[in-house]
Amino acid sequence: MLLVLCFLFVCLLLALIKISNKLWWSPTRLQHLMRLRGIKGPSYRFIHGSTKEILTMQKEAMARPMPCLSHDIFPKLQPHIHYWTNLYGKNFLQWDGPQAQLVITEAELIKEVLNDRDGVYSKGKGKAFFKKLLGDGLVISQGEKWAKVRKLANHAFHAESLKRMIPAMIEGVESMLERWKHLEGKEIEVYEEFRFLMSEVISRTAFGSSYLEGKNIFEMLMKLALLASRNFYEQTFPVISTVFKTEDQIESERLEKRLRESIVGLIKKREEKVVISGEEDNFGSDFLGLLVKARHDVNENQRFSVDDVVDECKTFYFTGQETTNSLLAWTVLLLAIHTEWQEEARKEVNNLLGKQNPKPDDLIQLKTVSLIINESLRLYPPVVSMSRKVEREVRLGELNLPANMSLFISNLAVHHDPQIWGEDVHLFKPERFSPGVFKATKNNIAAFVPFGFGPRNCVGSNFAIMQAKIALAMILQRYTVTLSPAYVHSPVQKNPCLKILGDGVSMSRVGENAQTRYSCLLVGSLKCAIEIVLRKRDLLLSGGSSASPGEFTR
Ligand code: HEM
Repeated sequence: MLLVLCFLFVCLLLALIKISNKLWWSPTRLQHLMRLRGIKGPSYRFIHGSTKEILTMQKEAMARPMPCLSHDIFPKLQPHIHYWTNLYGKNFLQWDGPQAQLVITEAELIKEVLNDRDGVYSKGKGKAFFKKLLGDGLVISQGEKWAKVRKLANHAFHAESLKRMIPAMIEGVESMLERWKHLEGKEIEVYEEFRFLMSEVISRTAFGSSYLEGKNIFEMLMKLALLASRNFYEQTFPVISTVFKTEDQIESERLEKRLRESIVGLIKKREEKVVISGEEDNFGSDFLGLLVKARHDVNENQRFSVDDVVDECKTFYFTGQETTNSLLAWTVLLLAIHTEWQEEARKEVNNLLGKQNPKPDDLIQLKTVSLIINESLRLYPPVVSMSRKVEREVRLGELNLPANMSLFISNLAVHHDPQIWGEDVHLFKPERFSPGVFKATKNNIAAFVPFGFGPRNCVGSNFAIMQAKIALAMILQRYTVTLSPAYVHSPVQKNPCLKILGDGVSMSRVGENAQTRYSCLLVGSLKCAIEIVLRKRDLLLSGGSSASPGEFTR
């Protein structure tokens, strides 16, 4: 009996030592070491690290009204980074619970990290909720699995494949504009309109199915995204969280299961079609077709499992939609504010296209529209941060980093850095991207990284830009965009997609996927042009974030 008691006592003691080491000794030792190496930051707090301070600062920043229509959104969206970089320098150490996290806002170091090809900086494991959202898909996967999926994605988004997607993109915009005709004089939510548009376009281009078929999948993904966003800073303890599940955990597991069933249904349909038609190997030329084909690859190493296909479907639905509608929504808002640029863009579109829809070769000639899109991506990047994990001890610039440290890259900070862009950094000036004027990225390519950089850059960037150009051109041909007097400018980083990309999503963690939200009002028709008035709404940024329509008030 005594022996058993002694044994239990020793076990308890060992467990206590392990826990205090993880939650106290290790973080404080590391903090001391990093300070000796010149990396400062907020002091570690037991269990919570910096998360409480971050949440408090975010809450306060949200409650503070923004100067009227100001594009200075960095202090609003990442107030802790804004504050701590001023206090501790461009790179500093913060704590994600007991996990040390180096925040990097220096373009030179960002380039070095994102350009890694030796596996020193990995995507890390990703938070449990994000795993549910994206599985082990392209955004999160590593090593051979990533290489296999990336090869397929590169093929799917190759220039020639993209050209084939243009009719579906145009069709999507046409049906949106058709809907707008009936909304004349009524208020519409622009963000919702673009979300609907992207759902439809991705369904058609990547999955060949109609929006209605994919609607269920989108809705479930959005609900999961919201749960991920809500729980982003929650600390979980593996054993405890498998026994005691929160309501959000239970709900996210249920959603994950239903999502899988829906996507497996789509896969089965394709496979059955091939059996019925007898056309061996012809699973379709869209992204889903390529994935299902990869499920039957003769080379075992290249073969996809059902779960691989499910994860990639979720990844592309999610990463493609939230980000591109965020880009479209912010760009339309910027055009509504800066009407001189709206006129310039319209002139270019009308000169080039007249009343015709854009053709593949037209898109490259939309130079003013390109400048506007770039400036929109700089000021309101749909993904505001990215994350990595240090796999082994490494020297980054002048800094020596230990293994297992996580890295938080704020591209938002770089895009709003006056040392890079000049004192007019917060002004909307698309001309800064004109060839000859554009100096920022000549000094450092990582000064402008809305789509990331290096081997893990955005595989869908050309898709997004193409879709944005088509939608903007077709809107400008028909409508004048003006800002509603009721509009309230309040960008919010709410969407976990951004944490996912941004953090591992991008949706690496595009965290709360910062999405833009506002509504717009179609008021009256001016011959062929209808005035669109953007009405009051909170404008959500995605840096990975999104909000529910319930958050909008009139
Ligand atoms: C304006 C639109 C978009 C923006 C701003 C954006 C941004 C980003 C960023 C910053 C990354 C890098 C994340 C990191 O390094 O951790 C990324 C990766 C990724 N994006 Fe996008 N994205 C956009 C559109 C799209 C679209 C349309 C798709 C697909 C249909 C897509 C699919 C992906 C995927 C799969 C990755 C992960 C690539 C990898 O790790 O190999 N994105 N995106």
